[in-house]
Amino acid sequence: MPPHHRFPLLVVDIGNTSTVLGLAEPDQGTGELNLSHTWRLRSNRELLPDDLALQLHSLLNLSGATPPGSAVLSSVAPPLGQNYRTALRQHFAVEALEVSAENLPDVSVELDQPGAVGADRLCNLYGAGRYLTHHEYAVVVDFGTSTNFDVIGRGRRFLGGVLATGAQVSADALFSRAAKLPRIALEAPATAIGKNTVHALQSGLVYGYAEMVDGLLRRIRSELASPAVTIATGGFARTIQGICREIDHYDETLTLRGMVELWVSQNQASVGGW
Ligand SMILES: Nc1ncnc2c1ncn2[C@@H]1O[C@H](COP(=O)(O)OP(=O)(O)O)[C@@H](O)[C@H]1O
Ligand SMILES: CC(C)(COP(=O)(O)O)[C@@H](O)C(=O)NCCC(=O)O
Ligand SMILES: [K+]
Repeated sequence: MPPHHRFPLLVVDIGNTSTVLGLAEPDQGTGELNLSHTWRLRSNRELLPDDLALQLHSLLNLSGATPPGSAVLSSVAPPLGQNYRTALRQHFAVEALEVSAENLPDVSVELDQPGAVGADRLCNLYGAGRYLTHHEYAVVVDFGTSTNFDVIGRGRRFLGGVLATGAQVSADALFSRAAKLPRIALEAPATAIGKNTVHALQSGLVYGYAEMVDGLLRRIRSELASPAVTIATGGFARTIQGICREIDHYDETLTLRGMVELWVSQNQASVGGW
């Protein structure tokens, strides 16, 4: 297949709350693959392959984008991964690369059960690559339904991490158990000492959450042999990253760019050809 038929590259990160999609194309000058479009959809596990194909078709049309020539799929919300795979095959004639530990020979997953690691965490491993120039270790904090801490070692080593209850899930759990508490927006109040119910709740949920994140990052850092760089990503990261003291960078598209890097790493043989 002539190289140009493989672009654009579609990357699809299917989480438990959102499905984030990106389209990447080679830069005219450098040949580097850059994201030209990104979209965020609700992950709806009821959707069938034809539904997903329609959604994707509409998104591409709305944005005036070229249909994909290749694709990478990462899913932690079955059966959406399988259904996207079928949609891409049947409607776009694309055979997607599925992210899993066994599909990535260049990654060393240093866990008790390497196959059990979430695909999104492997994408973050690739996304962390560019932060590892001056550090041996990186910690990606991915604020999704769950808040994942992915500890990455230079040389594509997945060293382990932490899975913490997500901020929205914590908030929902509290509201469902406490009859008099109002539902609130997860925003930082002006001060930690709240003068009303809403601000007091926001303080607990947002500042409390930030302290949990900072505390875990300090613990993780203390267990590593040399300093680690830390990067925040995921839906809730925008709100919380500025409040956390232990977070060095905020990178909204780290997971998607990781998926692009992953695709490149699995297609090394043809690098330079596109
Ligand atoms: N665009 C957004 N801006 C701010 N918060 C968001 C946004 N999208 C999702 N969130 C919040 O982020 C969390 C879920 O993140 P998301 O990346 O959608 O999860 P997942 O990776 O599990 O699909 C929830 O707390 C949600 O309220
Ligand atoms: C921890 C997760 C639920 C996070 O999913 P998300 O919050 O992004 O929807 C997902 O990465 C997962 O199902 N992981 C499998 C267990 C593991 O990584 O150890
Ligand atoms: K995610």
